Amino acid sequence: MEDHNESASTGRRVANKRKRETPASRLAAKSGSRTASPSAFARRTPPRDPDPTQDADDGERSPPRKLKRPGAASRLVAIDREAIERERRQRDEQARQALASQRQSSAVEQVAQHYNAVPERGRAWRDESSQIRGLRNLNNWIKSTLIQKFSLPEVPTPHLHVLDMACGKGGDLGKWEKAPQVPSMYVGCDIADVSILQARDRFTKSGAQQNRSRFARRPPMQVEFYVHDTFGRSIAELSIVPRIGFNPNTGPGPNVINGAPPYGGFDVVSMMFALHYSFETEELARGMLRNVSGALKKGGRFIGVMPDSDVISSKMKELLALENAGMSNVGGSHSKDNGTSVLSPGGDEEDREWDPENPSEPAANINRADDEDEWDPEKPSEPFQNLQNGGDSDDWNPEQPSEPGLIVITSNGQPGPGDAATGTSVTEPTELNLPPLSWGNAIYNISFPREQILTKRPLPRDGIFRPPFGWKYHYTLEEAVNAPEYVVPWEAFRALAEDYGLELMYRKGFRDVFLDESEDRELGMLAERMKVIDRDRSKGRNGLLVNDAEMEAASFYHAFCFYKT
Ligand SMILES: C[S@@+](CC[C@H](N)C(=O)[O-])C[C@H]1O[C@@H](n2cnc3c(N)ncnc32)[C@H](O)[C@@H]1O
Repeated sequence: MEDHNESASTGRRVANKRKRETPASRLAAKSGSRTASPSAFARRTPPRDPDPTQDADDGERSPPRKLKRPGAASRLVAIDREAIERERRQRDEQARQALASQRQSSAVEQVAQHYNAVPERGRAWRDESSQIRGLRNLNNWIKSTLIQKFSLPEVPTPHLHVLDMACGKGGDLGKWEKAPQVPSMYVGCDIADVSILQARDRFTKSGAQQNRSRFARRPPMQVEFYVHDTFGRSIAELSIVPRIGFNPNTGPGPNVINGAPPYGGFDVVSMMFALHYSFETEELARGMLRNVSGALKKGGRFIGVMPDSDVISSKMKELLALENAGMSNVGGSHSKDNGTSVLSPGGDEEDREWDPENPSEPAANINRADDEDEWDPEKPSEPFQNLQNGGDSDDWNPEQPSEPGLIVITSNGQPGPGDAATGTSVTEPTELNLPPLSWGNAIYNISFPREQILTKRPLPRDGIFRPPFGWKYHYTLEEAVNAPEYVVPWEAFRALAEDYGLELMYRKGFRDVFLDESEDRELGMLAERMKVIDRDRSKGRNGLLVNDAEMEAASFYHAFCFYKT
């Protein structure tokens, strides 16, 4: 931005110079008059570029140059200089863009590498040896529930087309084979190439395919897999997509149709446990939505599960408030032995016995009222500028450590009110020195760096993530995930999705999905088959086979369904 302004003013300087150079001004320059234009003219002359071979000190020691009356030669020098400056700015801009895309692609690669490295251990291991099998079963049942509830089109179609935009190792293939209408075409994409190979392998060997006799009366499901970055690149690049139908012009903008593909299109787009990777930047989030919306038929459904920003906001507010009240979580710890421990400021462990009979337990009543997100999806900001400048009013100003609630330390490292009396600036924000803000239990952990490295923003005390992109945290889940993720501020996401013709039909936290949907006869029986609930409901807590630590980890997520208008 600064460069740009500088550029504009440099241009103006040269133009003014030409216009004002009159005989009178030349005369005045000769006479050395202070009021006439020449001295003003001299002031307008751009400062000389420092000699790169001299350091600043040398420059200061040199005697000041005598200003000469500018002639044609110096005008040419000024023009040359402007051209050089323009080139320099172009080079800087190219370097900035290269750095930005490098950073973006390295983050994408990091995610791909992580998932590539997660071993495919097979069903037997998952059923018998996994430490989080209750959670795995619950997650799988919730994904099946979305497929069962939302994949059947309102207008019957002989050929159901499904696009999975982050299919991983193909864990949902079996769920689609049991959908109310088996897709005639399932297209699975993922950025992780090893995962795609494993998915292909899984499908080839799958019981679903081998035992097709079980589904003998059902038409076979055709499956295609692609290694593809479905946030950073258009899915129109995949050979199958234009054949099924795609609208590349969906989304906001003056000349843009907010519509479905001109022909065909997908009936369902699925994105399970993956959308949060797209909220690294606005560009990626919009790229993801362009793909979702461009692929969907009118009336098509966009289903998925992802971390719930309301859970993150309320936990962050709670922890920062406690910290502010003097209960620093420096030295906090959480036990790996106790399945229900929560890392809290001061290292206190809260026991969270979740009672399926009592959904009004505090953590179940997630505050969903943080709708004050002022980010406007109508005004797409320039990629990266938005992030790097941190929006406008949200910018953390290192010159103002007196922001309400910010802890300060004195120069001797002791907590104190600052040194206004002496007028010396000895205060520093200690927030940056604190360990990451984290919570979790024996099986999962969420950890927010104090200062968001990329965006230079402090963690929001009001729990509102604004602007909504680039809020990075580290997520670990025993046996499964250990990777950076990004907050998806719900209201901003919903507003952005609307811009792409996607209207919300369903949104529920995982606890509530379980409580509400397991009441349904079919889905309740499915929960039994998928070992979420024991057939014998008198066992344990109403037969629930998900322990407290697992239920707490699951509550970090919510499920959604949008339909394409
Ligand atoms: C937690 S896994 C979920 C996999 C699968 N949907 C499931 O539910 O088992 C997240 C997946 O998102 C994929 N992913 C992340 N960023 C992606 C991108 N830009 N394009 C495509 N896939 C991506 C990862 O490679 C990974 O397989």
